[in-house]
Amino acid sequence: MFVNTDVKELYEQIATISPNLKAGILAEALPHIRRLQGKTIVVKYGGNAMTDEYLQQCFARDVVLLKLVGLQVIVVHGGGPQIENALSRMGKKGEFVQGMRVTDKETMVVVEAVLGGQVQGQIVGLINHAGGSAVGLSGRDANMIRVKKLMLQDTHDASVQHDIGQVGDVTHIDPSAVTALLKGGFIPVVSPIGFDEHNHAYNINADVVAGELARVLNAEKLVMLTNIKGVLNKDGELMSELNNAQIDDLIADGTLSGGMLPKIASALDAAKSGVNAVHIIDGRVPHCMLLEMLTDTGVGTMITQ
Ligand SMILES: Nc1ncnc2c1ncn2[C@@H]1O[C@H](COP(=O)(O)OP(=O)(O)O)[C@@H](O)[C@H]1O
Ligand SMILES: CC(=O)N[C@@H](CCC(=O)OP(=O)(O)O)C(=O)O
Repeated sequence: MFVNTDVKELYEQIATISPNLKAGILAEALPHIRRLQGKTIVVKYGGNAMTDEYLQQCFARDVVLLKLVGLQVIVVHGGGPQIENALSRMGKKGEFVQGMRVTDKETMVVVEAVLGGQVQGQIVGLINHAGGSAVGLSGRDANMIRVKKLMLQDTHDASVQHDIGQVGDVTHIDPSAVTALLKGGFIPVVSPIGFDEHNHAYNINADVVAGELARVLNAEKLVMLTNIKGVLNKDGELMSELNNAQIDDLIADGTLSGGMLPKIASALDAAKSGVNAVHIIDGRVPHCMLLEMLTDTGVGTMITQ
């Protein structure tokens, strides 16, 4: 499998493939396109997967291609490392509990500016430059994502709860803005920001928003792009498939930690609520989404209930 350092090599190799072989590879996509045409696909684009400029362009081209062959693509983006950079310029360092950022008032201002401004704008621009028609929105738009303040239950002692500030626990998603955009032929790009009954903004983990959106939209697929091959076991080996019981074991023995915790929990919730296929894939692989959706090659980890 190629990672970003091998992009040049990848294209050198493509240039040497015979035209017949290229046509054969394209033809392999037909049954996948037929199966997925018209279906709703939620793509979680993790902040760690968007740090390389060339890979960003591959991502944007994949999104546009999938849209053009008839898939209803929605992008939910993260931006953890980008928020971290902005905080460090202010002399602040992020703190996380169970993969969730502790978000004080000052941090929330940064989160809203980085996610809803910088990162969303960049992704919308990339997709549109690649020939798509993307529209950015956050949970505030059309009252899409309602939250209450999240209180995190301690992993060892259920009676202890952690207050991690302005982090939202999703209570309701109204997908009508997203579905209206899809009907109009647009590609919605969603920032993970919600608001509560007092109109206060909250930071939400992007994996959680992607999972919830996939659930309410009855999506066919949820694909999460990250910066690792997939879920790894204790020996560092890729687990190509994972179910509920295995996930419980991996959490209990500490194999899953940090950002993988909300990712797995959201992936499992989505699988349990009827999303047919939930995949965690390596966003460092050029055109990983085409590989996952339009070829016979299985990549990353598939989560089943
Ligand atoms: N068992 C595991 N398998 C794979 N990754 C893991 C595991 N446990 C923890 N992680 C960490 O989770 C990270 C992915 O989550 P995160 O940093 O939040 O990425 P993203 O920005 O894509 O949401 C990986 O880079 C890895 O460091
Ligand atoms: C509450 C919480 O943790 N929010 C995340 C939102 C961004 C995110 O999820 O970004 P990635 O997908 O790149 O990790 C944060 O502040 O980092």
